[in-house]
Amino acid sequence: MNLAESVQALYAEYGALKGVTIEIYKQLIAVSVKNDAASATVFLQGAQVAEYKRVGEPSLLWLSEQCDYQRGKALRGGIPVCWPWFGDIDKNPDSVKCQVSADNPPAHGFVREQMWRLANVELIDSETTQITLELDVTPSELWPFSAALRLVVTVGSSLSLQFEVHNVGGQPFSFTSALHSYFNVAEVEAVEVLGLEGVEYIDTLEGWSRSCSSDPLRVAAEVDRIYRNVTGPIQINDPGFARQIKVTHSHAPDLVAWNPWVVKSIRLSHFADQDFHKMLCLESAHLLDNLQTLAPDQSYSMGLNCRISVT
Ligand SMILES: O=P(O)(O)OC[C@H]1O[C@@H](O)[C@H](O)[C@@H](O)[C@@H]1O
Repeated sequence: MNLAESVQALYAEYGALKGVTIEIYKQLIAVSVKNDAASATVFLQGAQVAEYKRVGEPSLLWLSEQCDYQRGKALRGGIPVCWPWFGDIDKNPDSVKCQVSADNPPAHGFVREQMWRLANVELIDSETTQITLELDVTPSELWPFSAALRLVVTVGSSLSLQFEVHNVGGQPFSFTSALHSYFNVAEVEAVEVLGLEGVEYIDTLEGWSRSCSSDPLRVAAEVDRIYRNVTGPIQINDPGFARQIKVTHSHAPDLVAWNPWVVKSIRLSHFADQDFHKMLCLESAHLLDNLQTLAPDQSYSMGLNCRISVT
């Protein structure tokens, strides 16, 4: 099926639902939903949520204006799904690393670049729409196992994502994952993140050394940290947008905080030199010794919820 035929098939299935549109962005297909509380756009490639916006408010998520919407390339922004490893494969636990034999495997796994299937769109009520995407992972030179992945995105007065992994093969496998949220902020220098005070983190910019701070997280230089075993919700205070974003996680004990700042911004793909002022990644994850191992027929599910309050 070519792009136009795929869109036609999706329209035949979901086009009659109120507020649902299927759109083509260059080489990619996205489903957009709009209800009485919010609107959102999710790309089939990577099951990548690209936008969530409550009526009359700025976007929750940052999305690069330099996205080129090409097959096989994750969009810079929104919420990419990183699986079955996070970041550089070599920084993953041995039991995750030893499963991957390909030379130069992509950063953050391979499912953010694959075409997922739109499995369902459901209008739950006038303020809530649920979008379900699925991907069947089959053995390949990148990863020799079979898994069924599902991402359920609930668009309402808050945004929720539930990511499920089911081992449908005959062998156990291990993985790390992240829902790599790029938050849209008015001016990152003015933002503070509460909920990470006193939580030990690994500073990947300081030789992966361990550190801890009793202050809220503020960004005034490049930040690339893995906060370990975060127990409560976090809160992003954004005075420029006069709002707070409360992010709650389930089965995602680690939190990656990332802002590329000046120098890294220049070499990042699909990222303007000044974009670092407008975004802050706070990524819900299970990494390092929080990896998961699934025996045949076992499942794992992790999730996040983002709720905005306006001051
Ligand atoms: O450019 P990518 O592969 O999307 O990765 C972006 C960033 O993702 C973050 O999760 C990492 O902590 C950073 O080190 C990395 O630069």
